[in-house]
Amino acid sequence: MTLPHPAADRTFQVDLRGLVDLLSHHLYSSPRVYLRELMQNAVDALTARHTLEPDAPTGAFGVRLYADGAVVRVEDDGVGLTEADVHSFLATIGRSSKRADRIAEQRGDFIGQFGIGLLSCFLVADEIHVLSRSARTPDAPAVEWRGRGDGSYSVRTLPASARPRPGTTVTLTPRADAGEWTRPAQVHALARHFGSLLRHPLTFDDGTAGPGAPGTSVNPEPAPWARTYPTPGARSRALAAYGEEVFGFTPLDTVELDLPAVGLKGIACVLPETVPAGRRHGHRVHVKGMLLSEQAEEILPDWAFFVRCVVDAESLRPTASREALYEDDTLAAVRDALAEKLRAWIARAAASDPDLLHRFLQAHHLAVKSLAVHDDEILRMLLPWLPFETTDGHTTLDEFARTHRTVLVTSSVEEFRQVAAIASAAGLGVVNGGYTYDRELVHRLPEIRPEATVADLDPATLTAHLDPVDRETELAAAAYLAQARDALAVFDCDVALRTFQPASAPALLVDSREARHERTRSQLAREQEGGLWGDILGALRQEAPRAQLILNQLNPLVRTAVAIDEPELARTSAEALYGQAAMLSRRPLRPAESSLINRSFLDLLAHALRKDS
Ligand SMILES: Nc1ncnc2c1ncn2[C@@H]1O[C@H](COP(=O)(O)OP(=O)(O)OP(=O)(O)O)[C@@H](O)[C@H]1O
Repeated sequence: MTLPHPAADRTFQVDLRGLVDLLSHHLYSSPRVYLRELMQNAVDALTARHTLEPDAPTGAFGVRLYADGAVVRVEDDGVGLTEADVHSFLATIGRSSKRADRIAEQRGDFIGQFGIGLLSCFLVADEIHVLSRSARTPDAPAVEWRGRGDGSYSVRTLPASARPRPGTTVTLTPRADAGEWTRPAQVHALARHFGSLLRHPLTFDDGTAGPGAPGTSVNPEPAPWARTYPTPGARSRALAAYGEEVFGFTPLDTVELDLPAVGLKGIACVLPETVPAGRRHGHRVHVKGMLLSEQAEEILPDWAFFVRCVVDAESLRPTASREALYEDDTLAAVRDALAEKLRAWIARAAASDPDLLHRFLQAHHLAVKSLAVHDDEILRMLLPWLPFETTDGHTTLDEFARTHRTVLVTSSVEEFRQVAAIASAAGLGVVNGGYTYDRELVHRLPEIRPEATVADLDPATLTAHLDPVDRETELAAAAYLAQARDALAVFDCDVALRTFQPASAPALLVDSREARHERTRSQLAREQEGGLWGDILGALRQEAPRAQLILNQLNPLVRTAVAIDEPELARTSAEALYGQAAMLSRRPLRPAESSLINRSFLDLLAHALRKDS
């Protein structure tokens, strides 16, 4: 009997071209990231070297970029690689020295960790050439590695003289189709873009100044928040100018951000103009100086869409694409802490800079209102200063509550339009609660101004301020009112006669939203007469609040109208008064109302012309 052969263990094969294709189409946003990855490896190598030689002065080790159109070279004075390191880290995809156990505790010191960044060089070149010398084993020879896009690589050692000092030089010979990303001017621009805040010396050389030339500094100055300034004013002007340079707008104010616990520094620029709701701007996030993302949204909560930030953090963790941040506890803590800073800025403006607060609210009151609804602290600080539409015009709640002991609030814009003139003539203070958040916010005023009373404005409150007419006038108008009721019965509208100010207003249509809603139901009930649904809706109809057309006895036109003895003309005038009052409310008219307005206008015109002829 023959035993089956045991299954042989095999090793996965990697199709490097397929992998690079995957990275370029799905991980990286543009081939330009190759330079960021190389700079980042160089920076990580410098970090490791400083750990190895803690006494070396800052700035002792640097990074030099070179691009002359034929090659792109990134040279660093970092920790370097031994031959074993080269096999282990450069030639093994997915393996990173920055994740090895012995330095696990230092993981946070490095930007890279996945062991794939180097592959991004294949986006612009077919071969990566690395020449390195380890600072850990100074006697080791220099080592040369050539990695090719087809997945093959070669390693050889060279005499120490090939690279007299520790460090690593990566050289790429760009493919013809990658010229856009590798020409000298572009490399210089990308170096500034990604590396302007790096803390190690970084230079660029395009080869024109000849061999050995020192190159131009890419980051000659520390980050603007890390510099010293003669006065606080000079500091804030410099930070604002930096914000303007980065974002292209003059910030309304610049908020300095500093969270020592996570090694984060930066600025938040307050946008000078309203941001359309729903539009979210990203923030610029640097990690250890290296620009990671220009569109990071995760570092601030949604409500903070009135600022754009530039931050540089020590301990945020980039994802493999580097263009986003890991949603971890540190990020959550950073988000909370930054939100706190913005709250503190708002509080300071509210307490001590009324002009700034005013300009801020002018641009962002909608954002602040949406924020105040869910945030008690913002509510407490800012509610008194927020602008509302009121019967005294556009004013702050604080101001309004000072002149009106009871603040009345409508539940719709139309209601406000209907009653504003009459309510203010009657001395009532009404706020338009029809806009998003407004009614809810006004109702919370007593939480911070306990002496203020807030109530919903219902039609009854207003009608209570309309004075009844005397019996005699009522009687004299009875016939007219009956005709008017009859004419307007189709709209479920009652008609009454009162006196109220202003005398110029002939009529008021009290027609709350609920009343209209009820009427739609009762109309439905009429249409569905007989069925169960009809019965239910019919029962509801019993309690349906009716609209009320209140004629103003003080108005000269109304006085003439109630004395009309021609029945047709009386009906038409009632319809015209209803139509005018409905139009004044600026609510959308129903088709029946539009045709009523049309008809009554033509009837009145015909009547006037007849009279004249
Ligand atoms: N300039 C350099 N100096 C020293 N070692 C380097 C350098 N560049 C690359 N290496 C070594 O090669 C390894 C792989 O680099 P690679 O950029 O692919 O990944 P990584 O930086 O570890 O992680 P990530 O994929 O997150 O960038 C690194 O972990 C490091 O050990």
